[in-house]
Amino acid sequence: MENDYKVKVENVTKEYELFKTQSEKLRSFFSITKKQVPHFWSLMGVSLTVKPGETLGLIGVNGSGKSTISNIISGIIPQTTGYVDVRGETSIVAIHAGLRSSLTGRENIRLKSLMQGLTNEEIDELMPDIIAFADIGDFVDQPVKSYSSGMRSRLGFAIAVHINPDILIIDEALSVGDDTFYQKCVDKITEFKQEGKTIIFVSHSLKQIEMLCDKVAWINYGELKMVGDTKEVTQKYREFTQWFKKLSKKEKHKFETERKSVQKNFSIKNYQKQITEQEQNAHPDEKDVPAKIHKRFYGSVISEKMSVWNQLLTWAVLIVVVFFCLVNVSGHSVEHVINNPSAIVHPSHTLHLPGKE
Ligand SMILES: Nc1ncnc2c1ncn2[C@@H]1O[C@H](COP(=O)(O)OP(=O)(O)OP(=O)(O)O)[C@@H](O)[C@H]1O
Repeated sequence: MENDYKVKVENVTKEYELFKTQSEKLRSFFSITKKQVPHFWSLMGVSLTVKPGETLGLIGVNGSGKSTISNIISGIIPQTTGYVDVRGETSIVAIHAGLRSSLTGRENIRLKSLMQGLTNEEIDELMPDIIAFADIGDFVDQPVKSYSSGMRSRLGFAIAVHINPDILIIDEALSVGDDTFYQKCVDKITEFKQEGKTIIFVSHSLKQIEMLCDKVAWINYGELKMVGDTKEVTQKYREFTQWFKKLSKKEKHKFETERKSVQKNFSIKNYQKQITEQEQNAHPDEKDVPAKIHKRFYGSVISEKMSVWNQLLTWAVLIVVVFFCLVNVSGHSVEHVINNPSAIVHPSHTLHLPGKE
């Protein structure tokens, strides 16, 4: 059934603006003119479906967009355009995500569990199991910033599996643990699979992917290259990496430069046109599947491209605030300043400076 899914990602794109400094970012925020900021498309229209109880593997070379898509599905970052439907609670285990460095392991357990909707009583009950699974000894009461990457991964994994999510997303988190912990994680993932949970598993280890995944998606430089049977996709991916390894340094450089240029020059307008054409040419049976591009603007706009209207509104609010500040300093009434604008620079009171009497 087309509607029987846990995760649906349709035509998803993600654009990053590559600001060099914080001030450049701030200037762009207030700029009304559309000054060209260097940008990069991490995802150029990816569509995926994960069915209930399925384990989907995500593979691809470094920087191809696997973490970007995992973070979008788990709600850590928003997509730039596209449709994402996630049916259930997600929990992500990633090496560099999800734990607060300044908090201790124990505090992180409480915080993440509360964020996932557990009550304090439920957390108290789960705490010993999570600590036992993480097996990080006295470090559980130390700030996470003092942890090794393996310890972070242990704690992250222990929290994620114990809060019982509907959808578990594991982004490369098994690669930094030792063998004992790795086996413990594999056992837990297998248990999750048997319980019919949905899993998204990101890894560079094709052995792990082949062992755990029912289906694999190969993300290639921001695009979905192939999705389907685990053996088939991993085989094609192996052939690609072997082919790539055989290239000379010059050929590799040329290949990567061309790929980067595609990701830099991707145009959402052209993509939309392409999708519309595909929709129009689709077989009548497939036409009920919407392939729209939904443009969204988000609360945290500082890192996202603002619409001109948003920017005009920001400027309007700023002007009103400055006006009221000046009126306040001038000591006149608002009505008086509106009727006599020049009064704003002529305070109603005299300043008495020391020594000037
Ligand atoms: N916050 C960001 N700002 C700018 N570019 C970013 C940001 N996050 C990711 N990128 C870029 O997006 C691209 C995809 O990154 P992503 O981490 O999703 O790749 P990946 O496939 O998970 O890579 P890896 O296998 O190395 O973990 C990369 O080129 C990366 O540099």
